[in-house]
Amino acid sequence: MKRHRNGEIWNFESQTPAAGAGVILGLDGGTTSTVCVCLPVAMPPAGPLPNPLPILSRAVAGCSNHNSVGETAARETLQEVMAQALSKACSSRAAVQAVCLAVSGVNHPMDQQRLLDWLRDIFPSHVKFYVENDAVAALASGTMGKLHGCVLIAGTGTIAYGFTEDGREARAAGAGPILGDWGSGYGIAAQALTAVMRAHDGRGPQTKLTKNILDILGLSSPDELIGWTYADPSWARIAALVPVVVSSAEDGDEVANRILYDSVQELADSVIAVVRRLRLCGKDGGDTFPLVMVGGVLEANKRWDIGKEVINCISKVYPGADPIRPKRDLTAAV
Ligand SMILES: Nc1ncnc2c1ncn2[C@@H]1O[C@H](COP(=O)(O)OP(=O)(O)OP(=O)(O)O)[C@@H](O)[C@H]1O
Repeated sequence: MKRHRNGEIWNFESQTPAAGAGVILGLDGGTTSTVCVCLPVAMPPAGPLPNPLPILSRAVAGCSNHNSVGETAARETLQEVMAQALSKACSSRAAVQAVCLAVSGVNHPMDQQRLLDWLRDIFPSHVKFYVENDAVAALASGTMGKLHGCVLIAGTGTIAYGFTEDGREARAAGAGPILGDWGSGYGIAAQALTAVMRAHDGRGPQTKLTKNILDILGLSSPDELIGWTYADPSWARIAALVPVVVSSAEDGDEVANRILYDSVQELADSVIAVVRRLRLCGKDGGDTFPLVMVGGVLEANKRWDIGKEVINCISKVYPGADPIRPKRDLTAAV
């Protein structure tokens, strides 16, 4: 059955765009994975986004953070995932009207400009492009498109990003592990590995982290961790150890608990810094604002819920924080 909707012709039974119908590509690129969805151009012209979104197709690829894998590999991933999404939607590059790229690793106007230039090279000239840090898309996913409030991402990396109603923006953290992102998955895992080495040398207290981390990596001595880390120091590989830190803490290990509590404070401090700089809580600090919480590190576990602890910390300073945990991926249903 074909119907006219906002001037577009659609085959609603197959969800396939009719020949010549325009599409939009939306990408959410992280260090672990990159998701691309293909949407019809015929979206409501204003107001909140429809939920669920009328998605035509969804494709998943690996890391697209140029800081982790280099610019060439990151672009190959972006290109591959866009091609897959278009092919699944039975569409083509010629039908693309706009591309919204929200990727981690876009930290500077230069990063943005390089990606915009690249997109202009591979798409026709009429296509509209939006390139943002993935935090901007994460905020929008919790507020159904409205850029207002603060988002905290804690995955492999971490960043806090906020917008006021009148468009001012601020960020905190997100500078990478060497520059102090201790609340990130990488930061937590690196502290745990450090604690294991300190215990092994006699520089720090014994910890259950030693056995638990060695077991999960199939190693027999902390000395072998040296070769393991040098073999491939990629951030996501190190950060993947966070669940071991959580289970060790849940098992009563003091060292693991200390690492998690310190990380909670780090994450809360990032949000507090953004909210303070933007005065999101108004002059008297009492106004409410959306606080979108995204990322694997903020997932609830049996007894340890890093996200909940972070909210508790922030609420003590800003009781107006209104936590929103969007479904991990608004587009997962397709
Ligand atoms: N249940 C859990 N509790 C705590 N941490 C977890 C849990 N499950 C996964 N993680 C951690 O979450 C991180 C991955 O999260 P996510 O997939 O949101 O990040 P990413 O997209 O790779 O990173 P980024 O957003 O920084 O680019 C890993 O560090 C992983 O160890």
